[in-house]
Amino acid sequence: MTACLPTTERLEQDLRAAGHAVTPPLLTAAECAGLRALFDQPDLFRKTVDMGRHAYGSGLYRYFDYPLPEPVARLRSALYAELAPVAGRMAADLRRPRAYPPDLEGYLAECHAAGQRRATPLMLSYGPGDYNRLHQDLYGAEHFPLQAVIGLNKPGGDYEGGEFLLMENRPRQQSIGTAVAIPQGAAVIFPVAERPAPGARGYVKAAMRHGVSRVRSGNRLTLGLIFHDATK
Ligand SMILES: O=C(O)CCC(=O)C(=O)O
Ligand SMILES: [Fe+2]
Repeated sequence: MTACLPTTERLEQDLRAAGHAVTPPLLTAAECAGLRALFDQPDLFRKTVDMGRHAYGSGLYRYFDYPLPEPVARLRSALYAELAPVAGRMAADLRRPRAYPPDLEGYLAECHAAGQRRATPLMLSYGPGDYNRLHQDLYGAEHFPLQAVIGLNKPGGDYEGGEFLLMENRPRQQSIGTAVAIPQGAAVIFPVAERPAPGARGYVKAAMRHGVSRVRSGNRLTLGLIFHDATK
């Protein structure tokens, strides 16, 4: 893994200013190919969802089962450690102070105590015409406020379209949309459900949803890293 996480300060600045941050590539093209190959190993997954059958969109996604494959576990732990202090400051800005444990193990112990024990990291696969409707990844009462999606293909090379979408709703305002072509091997970091958006008098609570625009051609695979575990 090309270990070049951006500094926490840079990540936090981007999250605060734009509502999301894009990291430098965390994986080489060869590491992305290795991860893409996991999608075809059914034994690694606890559940496969056909998005079309649930009106979630079009395409397939699969939740990993514990124990997670080594690179997935490593990325999830490394990103969690980077994001935990940022999540704590976001919670304070939303006037719901909370200290998140400094490492993922400690946070998962809190999820387990809340009855959330199932793995949530997932892989998503989109072909021509596929898309993912705007949604939030909440899997129980307990949720870590930030999540990550890593692009495993090259936008504009392996596929066209398929932008990562973020929709933000501030109180009494029309929605703001952002589209991101995720560079191969890079992660987009974004709020799971809400964020403190700068307002005239301090912060306001903005509701956030994310999805993926239609893939016009080619194939797009992503690795989704959600830090809380799920009830089911
Ligand atoms: O494929 C994407 O870019 C979005 C994936 C997603 O919704 C998620 O990981 O939660
Ligand atoms: Fe999602």
